[in-house]
Amino acid sequence: MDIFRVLIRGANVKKNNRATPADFSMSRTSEDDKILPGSIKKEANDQQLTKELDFFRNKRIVNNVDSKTTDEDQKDKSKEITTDSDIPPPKILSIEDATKLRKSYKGNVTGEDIPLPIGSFEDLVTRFQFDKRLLSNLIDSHFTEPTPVQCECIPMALQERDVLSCAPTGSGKTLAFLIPLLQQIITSKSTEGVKGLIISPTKELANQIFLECSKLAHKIFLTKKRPLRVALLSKSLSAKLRNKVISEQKYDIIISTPLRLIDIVKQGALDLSNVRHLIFDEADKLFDKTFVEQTDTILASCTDPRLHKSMFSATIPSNVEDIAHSIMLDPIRVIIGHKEAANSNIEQKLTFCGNEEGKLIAIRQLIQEGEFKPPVIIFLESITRAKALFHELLYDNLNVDVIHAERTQVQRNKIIERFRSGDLWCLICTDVLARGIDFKGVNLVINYDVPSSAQAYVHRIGRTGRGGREGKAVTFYTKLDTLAIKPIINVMKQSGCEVSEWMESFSKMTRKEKELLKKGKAHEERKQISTVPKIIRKKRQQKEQMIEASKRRKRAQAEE
Ligand SMILES: Nc1ncnc2c1ncn2[C@@H]1O[C@H](COP(=O)(O)OP(=O)(O)OP(=O)(O)O)[C@@H](O)[C@H]1O
Repeated sequence: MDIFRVLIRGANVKKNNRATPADFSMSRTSEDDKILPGSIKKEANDQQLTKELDFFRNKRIVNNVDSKTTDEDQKDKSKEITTDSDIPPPKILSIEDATKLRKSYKGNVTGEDIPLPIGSFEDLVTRFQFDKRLLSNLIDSHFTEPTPVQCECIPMALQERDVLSCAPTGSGKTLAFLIPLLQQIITSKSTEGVKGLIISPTKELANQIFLECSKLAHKIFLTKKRPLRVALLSKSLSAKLRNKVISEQKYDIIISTPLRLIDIVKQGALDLSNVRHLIFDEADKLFDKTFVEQTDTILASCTDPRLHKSMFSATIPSNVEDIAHSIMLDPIRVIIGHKEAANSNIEQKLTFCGNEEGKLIAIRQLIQEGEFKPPVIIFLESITRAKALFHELLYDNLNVDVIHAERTQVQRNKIIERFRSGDLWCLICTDVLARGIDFKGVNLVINYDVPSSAQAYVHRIGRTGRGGREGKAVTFYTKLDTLAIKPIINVMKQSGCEVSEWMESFSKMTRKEKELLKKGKAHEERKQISTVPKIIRKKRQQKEQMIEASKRRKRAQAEE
């Protein structure tokens, strides 16, 4: 057992008491836990949750014991907005009000002619003649109060301003761009053609945005017979557009990954010349070297001179800011909290594992000590390693599955569904799920392999601690990772974690080290994942191949 402790001995960091960017969320220090007994703890916690600190303003929903009352409240609120006289006056009326609000959530907003933020969703009705059906849909979905990024970005987009926005993971950026987009489509004079385009780097995220957007657009009609239509550019929709089975004129908003969109545009099956609102979610990813050419092509295809652009992410490095300024017109820059910091609802921990074997032992240790509380997500750096860990944990009888680029879309969707429903407890994945995906109750994120950059780290661990909840993130590292963990320690510092003296001095990087990291040369190749001797691994492999072959034979027989 001692060897376990030596191998997983780590730098357990606690949040300090300093006010941190996202401390407006429902955070609680572990010191409170140690001193206070259960009921007092909750009470103290509730009191601590002042309105300013309640990031999602959801205290009354989450803490309301009688959920029936909450539902009735929602219905009442929805009923309330049937007449104009029911709408209260705007909460934010002056620059002074705005400054006070911004201070409460550490918002830094720069640019020319910045609109006042909203203080509530009802403010939108008085200030922007906001559509009441849309407001009802929001309230029906239990979105009663805007989050900081929504307070700032919704009025900006409604005033047709280009926006560059950086706010913590899980802080509601999706609604910050969906709400104004839907309102603009409703009020736009043209009823034909794609007017809104949302680009996401992954299919899973595009699908999630589509579902959220469809929920908000529910039962909204642009004319008596014409509903507001939203589409996810899937493989089958692309085929239908190509074969003219469906007219492209049918849709108001399209959500897509870059390649699929470019493909269909190049074939002349989708015209983007009517697009007035172009949104890049996970903008820094879409403007990095893997996507930038595709993103450029999309920009060139949206030819309306009145095109209005928005970029959103939890991390916006300075090179992306430069690009943003070069393609946007008088953009407003909105930073909530500290740029590049992780969500402060997440307790972050580094665990030294010595070597590869030590990482497997560390996982088993987390299980033994009851720290491995499902739902858990484990990130690895490659498909091969994700598969290998999957097999290891499967043999440990863990309720686990794996998602990576080699799995089919149907398999990926099914696994995500099972994970969301609680049927699956532990999800192993590569960075394909690191960004944007909103699994509400994830308790623990494990970085089995140190992420390749500070940004990747922020997004990976951001799969927990979402929507005002708390979460934990553990990052395993070995002797190989001494360089790769330096940016991670810096993120921990930025996020308000207490960092020990050795970590502080260790995290300083020379210019050469920075260059190595930039080139993706943070460490040598890792050893294979397995504690099992080679001969047994081979036998397992043979057994798996035999089972696969038998399944294939049965399928073939069934088809005959
Ligand atoms: N105003 C609101 N009130 C309550 N919940 C909200 C509100 N806005 C968003 N949420 C919820 O918060 C969660 C996180 O939102 P979202 O996925 O938009 O985060 P994000 O900022 O885009 O995160 P990421 O950077 O990881 O993509 C979602 O479950 C969403 O439904």
